[in-house]
Amino acid sequence: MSCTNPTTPEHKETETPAPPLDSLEPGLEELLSSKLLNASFDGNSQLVSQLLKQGADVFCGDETGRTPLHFAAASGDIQTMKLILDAGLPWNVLDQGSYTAGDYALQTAKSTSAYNYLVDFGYQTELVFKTTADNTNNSSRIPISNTTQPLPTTQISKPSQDSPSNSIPNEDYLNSSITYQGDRLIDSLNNGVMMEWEEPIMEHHAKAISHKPSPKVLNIGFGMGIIDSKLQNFNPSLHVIVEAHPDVYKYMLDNKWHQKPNVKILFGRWQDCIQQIIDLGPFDGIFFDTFGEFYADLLHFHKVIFSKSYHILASDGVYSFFNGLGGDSLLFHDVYCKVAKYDLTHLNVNTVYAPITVDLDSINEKTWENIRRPYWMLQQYNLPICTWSS
Ligand SMILES: C[S@@+](CC[C@H](N)C(=O)[O-])C[C@H]1O[C@@H](n2cnc3c(N)ncnc32)[C@H](O)[C@@H]1O
Repeated sequence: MSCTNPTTPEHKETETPAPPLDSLEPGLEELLSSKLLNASFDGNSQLVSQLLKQGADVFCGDETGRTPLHFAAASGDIQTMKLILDAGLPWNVLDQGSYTAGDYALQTAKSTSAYNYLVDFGYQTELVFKTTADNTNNSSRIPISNTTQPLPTTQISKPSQDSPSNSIPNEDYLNSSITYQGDRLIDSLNNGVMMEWEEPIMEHHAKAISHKPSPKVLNIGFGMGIIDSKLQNFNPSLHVIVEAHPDVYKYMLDNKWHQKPNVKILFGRWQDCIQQIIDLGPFDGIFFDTFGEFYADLLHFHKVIFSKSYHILASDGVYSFFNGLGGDSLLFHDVYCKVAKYDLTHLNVNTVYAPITVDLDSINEKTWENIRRPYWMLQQYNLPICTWSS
């Protein structure tokens, strides 16, 4: 079988179709690369193994940035994928259309097992990576909030928009101006801080944490106040809102949130309000949805609220967080859902992801008009429901 173009995943469009591989420049290295890409697309693990031994560069790619892993995933052959991954090509490599190998496994090979293999490989790799980072005292730089997605460890074809240098450090965001514009709250760089399409998701989150009558609830991050309005419908006996941005705080006061029943606003970063949170707790329900923070911050928050000595979440309490982890790539999202669950398990927390179907019409092109980049493109939202393990 000759290596023409594997079908591009259908849900995105590539601007230029990939040129055929035989247009590569002649020369030994190019020849080996071309053979490797072809053998990968054929799912010919024997030949792939041979070529790698002969010195074929596993980091090679075609003109559209498709690597041997993309081609192997398009073949659906797990053994071929394994050889390529073991040779050092990262699981999260993107082509120029920002497709992962997972996209090719699902859309071209239509192979769930090949896709799941990638998810498991990515998960194992991230755990090792995290352990190494923890041991060397580096905090994890996986972004968690709306503008961002997981950080690819290697980028072959184009620079990632998600590299830490392009992500928003929380402090910079908190010092910049934001604007309420109808159905959206945007920052000074036109990132969507919060958008109305999330309303149904927020409704589910509010319901999940308001699991008993007149609950005591804590919400971190007010944004457009969507979840807080939903929480008010459950007649909370105490409704604490932590918000750090001065413009959002002003908006809250302008809209008389401080006068709503049983609402208490803590103005400041949640990191600086921990003692007040402890004093007001324990809470029956807690929700977390900030902006410009990283997975390390989310994990920090989890360590605080699930600390037995702080007793912030009641023993029968329910915690949830906005699960935007890798929200524009199914593979990244699935891997980071597993990583988050793993970390929560180690804090003695049981996590279930409730699947919520996102109305794709609500996240069409128009939704993202004038927004720097879409931060959610998936049909299934995995709503975390976290409770203490017995
Ligand atoms: C995505 S919005 C929250 C949207 C909200 N869930 C809603 O339903 O409208 C994130 C909010 O978190 C706030 N925020 C960001 N960093 C914070 C921090 N460290 N502590 C408290 N609030 C923070 C932002 O200013 C913003 O208002």
